[in-house]
Amino acid sequence: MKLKDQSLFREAALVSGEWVQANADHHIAVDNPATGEIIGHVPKLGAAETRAAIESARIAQKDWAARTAKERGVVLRKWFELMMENKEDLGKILTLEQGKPLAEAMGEITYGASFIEWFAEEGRRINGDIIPGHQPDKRIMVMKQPIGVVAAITPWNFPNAMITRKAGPAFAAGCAMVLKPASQTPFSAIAIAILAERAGIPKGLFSVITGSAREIGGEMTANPTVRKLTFTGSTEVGAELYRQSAPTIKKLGLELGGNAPFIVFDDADLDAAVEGAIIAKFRNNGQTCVCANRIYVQDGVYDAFAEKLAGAVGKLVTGNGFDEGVILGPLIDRAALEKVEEHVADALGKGARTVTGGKRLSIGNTFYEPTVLADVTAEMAVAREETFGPVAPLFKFKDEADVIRQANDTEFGLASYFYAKDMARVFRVAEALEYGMVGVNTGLISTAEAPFGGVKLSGLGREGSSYGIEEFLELKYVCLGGVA
Ligand SMILES: NC(=O)C1=CN([C@@H]2O[C@H](COP(=O)(O)OP(=O)(O)OC[C@H]3O[C@@H](n4cnc5c(N)ncnc54)[C@H](OP(=O)(O)O)[C@@H]3O)[C@@H](O)[C@H]2O)C=CC1
Ligand SMILES: O=C(O)[C@H](O)CS(=O)(=O)O
Repeated sequence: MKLKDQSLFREAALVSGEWVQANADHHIAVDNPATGEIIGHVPKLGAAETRAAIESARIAQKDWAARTAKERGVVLRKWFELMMENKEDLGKILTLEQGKPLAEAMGEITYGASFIEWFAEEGRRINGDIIPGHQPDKRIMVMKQPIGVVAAITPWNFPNAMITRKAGPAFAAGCAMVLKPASQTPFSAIAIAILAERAGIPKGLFSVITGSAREIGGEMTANPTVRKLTFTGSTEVGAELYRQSAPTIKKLGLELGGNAPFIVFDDADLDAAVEGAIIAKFRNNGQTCVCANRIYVQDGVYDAFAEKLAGAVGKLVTGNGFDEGVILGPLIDRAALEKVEEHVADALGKGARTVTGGKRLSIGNTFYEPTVLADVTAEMAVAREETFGPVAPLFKFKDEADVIRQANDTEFGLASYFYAKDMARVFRVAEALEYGMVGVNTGLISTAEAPFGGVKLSGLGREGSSYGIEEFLELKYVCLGGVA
């Protein structure tokens, strides 16, 4: 792959400020999901390297926290600028290892960099409180201090933005970070670590450890120096990390699975709803935790919406992310494709019908047609499990009470969406949906300015917005006596 700056593609991990190269007998191969070809190798590291990185982070964090918020902000701003200057190279690396079309990958770089831009400034707004004393000579102070060493574990579906959404607030707050990126997409993490060094992030403050998830995660969760673990990925792994972190009582940030409802009421603007459904369902080829996993359409507009949606879906071109005009790339691997096939077969076997798509594509081992299924019911797997692929299942509903019941009938609670015009209905439905996030007349809600996160099995805490930096701070109450 041709880059303007070839040094951004590095087959090495960053441990305690030193680059550890991959070697032939102890490495992990990384492939291009579109072609299956091996694009490079990263070192297969484990507990020992993680322990060393945590110790270096502990040391480096003291000086970093002693800098002013503005001094930290200047370094973060430089990091943001370097990401944007190298957007094309970072996008190419991302498409090569994750598969999303280059334009979408470059969009992720801009989205990811926006968290560094946002938190470069937020560090200067970490204010405390002075509270009137409870006795004449007492004064009560509340100060906020960085939590210290943070461990982060991130997924393959947004190999840039899921890292910066954690690193931005962590570094702005004065913390250090030891990161384990997904083994399928490590090169995006390595590239932004190279830029972090160039921006002036001090040695040892930021490590990127590639290798055995269980070993690295085991050290991160057991090591008492790690005071916060922030994880984005599946609910199953999130729950395991929660269990592993209990003995050392760490602060946790968990951004987990979803099962988003997308509701179209009969007073919706159908063309706008179709546009929103395309974004909410097919962004990243359906491989996002906030994707519309269930599409509920009111009886009166069901057939019209299904026809419009199928028409729009039929125009989506699937292929290699580097090819001109491609809108949907491959799924991340063969297992992901097989899960999509299982969900479609289960639905069809239980009475659903295919409106468009419904088959794997012969252009490679991980490509599936963008698909719309109709007559879908709650008994089907797509109603209860996250498909994580390009399948839009259409459910019918009678009225508001019916669809609220159906939409809330899941143990997940991350994102939800609905299209309606009546303002009273907008308030009633937004308040009734049991989710951390609600998109009203829009299918795209993710932005650095807003608090991203879920409830129930979708996780703990929020990322982004002014709320996002609180996750990396500890409150300290100081009681001043003798102030006579
Ligand atoms: N709420 C959100 O914002 C998001 C949620 N998700 C959810 O994650 C799932 C898909 O993403 P996926 O990456 O497959 O999720 P996984 O949970 O399998 O992996 C996420 C990360 O966790 C690591 N990991 C896996 N097992 C362990 C372990 N035992 N100890 C420590 N680390 C571990 C993985 O490492 P390795 O790669 O080496 O296996 C990877 O870095 C979906 O359910 C999706 O909804 C995904 C993205 C965002
Ligand atoms: O990993 C994900 O799915 C992201 O959290 C979704 S988003 O923030 O890029 O919308």
